[in-house]
Amino acid sequence: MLNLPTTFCQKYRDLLGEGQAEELFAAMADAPQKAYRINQLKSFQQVSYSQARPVPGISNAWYGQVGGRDPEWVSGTVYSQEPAAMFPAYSAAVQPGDRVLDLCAAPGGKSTAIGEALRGQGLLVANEISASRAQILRENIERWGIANALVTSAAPASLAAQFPQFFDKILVDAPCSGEGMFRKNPAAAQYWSQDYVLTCQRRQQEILLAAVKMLKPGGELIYSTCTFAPEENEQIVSWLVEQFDFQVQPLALRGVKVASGRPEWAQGETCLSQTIRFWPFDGLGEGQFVAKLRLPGQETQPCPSPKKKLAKPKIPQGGLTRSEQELVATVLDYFTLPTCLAEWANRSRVSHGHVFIPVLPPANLHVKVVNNGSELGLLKKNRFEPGHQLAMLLGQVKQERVIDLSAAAYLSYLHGETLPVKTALRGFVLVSYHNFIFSFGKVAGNGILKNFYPKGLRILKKD
Ligand SMILES: C[S@@+](CC[C@H](N)C(=O)[O-])C[C@H]1O[C@@H](n2cnc3c(N)ncnc32)[C@H](O)[C@@H]1O
Repeated sequence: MLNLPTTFCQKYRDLLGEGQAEELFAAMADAPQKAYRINQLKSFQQVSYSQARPVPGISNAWYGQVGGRDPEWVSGTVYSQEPAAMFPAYSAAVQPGDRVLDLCAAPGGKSTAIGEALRGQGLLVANEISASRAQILRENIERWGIANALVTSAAPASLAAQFPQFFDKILVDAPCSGEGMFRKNPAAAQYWSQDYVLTCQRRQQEILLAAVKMLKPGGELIYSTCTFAPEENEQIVSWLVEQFDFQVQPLALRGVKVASGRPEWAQGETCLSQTIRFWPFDGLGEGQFVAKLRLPGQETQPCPSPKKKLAKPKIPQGGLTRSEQELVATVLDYFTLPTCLAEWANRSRVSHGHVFIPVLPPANLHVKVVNNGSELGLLKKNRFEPGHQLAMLLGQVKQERVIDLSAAAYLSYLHGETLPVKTALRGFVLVSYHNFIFSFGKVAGNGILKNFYPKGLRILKKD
């Protein structure tokens, strides 16, 4: 049973009126809504979940529950996401070729949707200030098969120094007081206070000051929170409009029951009614606020393709030598390569043995980089060991060199065990369960499948 603080209840009685406030409290006591998205980068796969109830307004998303061990999840074919939380990335209307920043990105629900929409063209910078959460963000982006993301872990102000007026679109899915998530996480309600709401507001303004510096003239800012508090929603948008002349853009959501932002909860600007609010009593999902704002200035120019931008120097810095290329080819030549890996030999760089295809020139980056583009694997003495991101990228297309495991073998593999396998294949193979590719493995001469599922992702035996 959700135990809401008295001051919280009184605040929403004052704002919404007695009747609607009671509707809100009743809805907050209901079970949270669960949903999932299907990855269009891996769309040839058939998932096992029901597709009876689509999430309105979002293509490729359905209500339903996904398990953390399901091969659909482990292979990056589905992402479990609260339905209302799908709308900020959708509202960004990202096009292939855009340069997009997701400034507060972990665990990556919105970054995976943005990276998917880019279809390998343009750039996603996915940033997360917390180092540990940035690792989870990296894992999720990797699992989703996104080749053109730069994952960073920086404070927004440091990122702004690196990328002045750089992005066409910036999503700020701000840290907030989280009122809209109380029914998912009832314990959080106990820490609510009006002071905390105001602390969040100040932090949001700080983050947005940095975001504005990184937006190109004419660029778009998508601001979202999962709280009901006007101080963190309409009042923030009102401040952005006043400080920077932003124009609030209408959000056209077809077939979705959604409420408008409330001008009277800020300075009364009518444009605030073009922001949107998801209330749990409207039935779609949890609480969410979304605003889309355009910075004045020239329309954004289509960005130069990464290829043009990353003009190739005559002697590429950190490029692969002929013999290194040959070592990498001893693995890659056995697989069908998706478009994102085309011309890998010319585009790859090597740093401390790590072979990767950068999405931005590494030498120019002066922030903490967690992953730059696509990591292919590790050069060791006279051999190349393919990395997990490569397996996730190869999973975008049908592969022949795959070992499909039984249910028991799949679990053992997730635990990190080696397995005996009946196959004529030798050397590096992709490993799947129910045909969902989720790892590399290596078959030794004695028919033992060595485990290449990353240690950090393995499931402990007692779980
Ligand atoms: C609402 S969550 C982001 C959820 C994410 N967009 C998603 O869809 O998976 C907000 C994130 O902001 C981060 N954060 C906290 N304080 C911050 C700050 N001062 N500057 C930037 N990010 C911050 C948190 O660590 C958290 O990961």
